[in-house]
Amino acid sequence: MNKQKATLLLADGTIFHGTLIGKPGTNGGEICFNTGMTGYQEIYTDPSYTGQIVVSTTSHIGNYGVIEDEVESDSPTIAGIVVNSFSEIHSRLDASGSLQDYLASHNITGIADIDTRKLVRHLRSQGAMNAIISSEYEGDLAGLKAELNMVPDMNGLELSSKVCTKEPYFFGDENSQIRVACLDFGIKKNILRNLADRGVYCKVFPAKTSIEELSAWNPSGYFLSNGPGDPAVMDYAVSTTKSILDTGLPVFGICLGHQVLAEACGVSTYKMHHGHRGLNHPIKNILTGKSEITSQNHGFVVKKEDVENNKELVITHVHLNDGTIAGIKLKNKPAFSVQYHPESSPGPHDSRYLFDDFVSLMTKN
Ligand SMILES: NC(=O)CC[C@H](N)C(=O)O
Repeated sequence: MNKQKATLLLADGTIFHGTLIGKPGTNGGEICFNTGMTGYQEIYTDPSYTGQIVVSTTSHIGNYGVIEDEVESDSPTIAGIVVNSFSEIHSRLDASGSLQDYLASHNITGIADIDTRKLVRHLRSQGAMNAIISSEYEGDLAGLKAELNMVPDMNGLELSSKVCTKEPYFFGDENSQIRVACLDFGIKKNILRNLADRGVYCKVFPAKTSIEELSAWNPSGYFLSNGPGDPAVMDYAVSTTKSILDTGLPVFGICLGHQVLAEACGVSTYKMHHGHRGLNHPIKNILTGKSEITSQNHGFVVKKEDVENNKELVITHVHLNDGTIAGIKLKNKPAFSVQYHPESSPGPHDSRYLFDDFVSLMTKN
């Protein structure tokens, strides 16, 4: 492994010096942190992190290598990674390779030997901001700053149409009676696995597919996927979702899909101070009174007052750390959504019942 130096520069001028990992180069994005202790490969391949530099608070990264199939998309689209201790060697019987080779072959630049505890405390107090990782600007701070200034702001950024599938594709058993049209805003594979495991045949459509094309497939229900970017600028998705709701068929939304469903009902979204990213976020299901430990990854959230004042919507789940809205459903339509990740991968399986709920809405229909 190379021992080249690398620099991490934050938009507020804070600098960290470390060691290059992955591919040599320069790359910027919004810096965010995930507190999960495991699952780095699933996190790095989650398309919702497109345009973001992911800091892991767990200190050992790379130690169990990578496995070809344990991915949430075909290729990582993250803007970089920041870790404390990067393992050059991996021990796991069925690993198909090292994380170093995986990152390098997918053009991901990262930085290791960073005091991630200090960095995360800084981000937690200062909030989300852009940053840049580089192995090329050693001693040229002005040059690096100029590169950082070119990184777009996550606020107002539309990314789903860039990461979604270009052509529709199928997932699951084609003989199944339950057919779900999935609107791909940056869908994680484990959502499709969870649907297929419950006997659902999925057709995954590009983010900008029209309602005519979606409904022509004659689905039993619609799924609105997770994905990167700012939901407030996804007018096309909000308008398609309004038409989807008009069909009266069951609808399930996860994360970005939840935000889009809320917007289709007139609720606005806003950017959080530093977001929720980790595997142990506590959620309360208001309808059952039970709590769930959940996997989360979001930087935007729906506005609480808008949901409370909305006559069409019921709050179904709340985040127990900060009281933000974590789930909603429509009063008069079989449509619901959650801000977190019932498919997890990585993370606990407490919320998998939501997929069962979606399937029973469709079988009832
Ligand atoms: N995982 C997601 O779907 C993320 C949704 C959205 N991009 C956010 O950050 O809030």
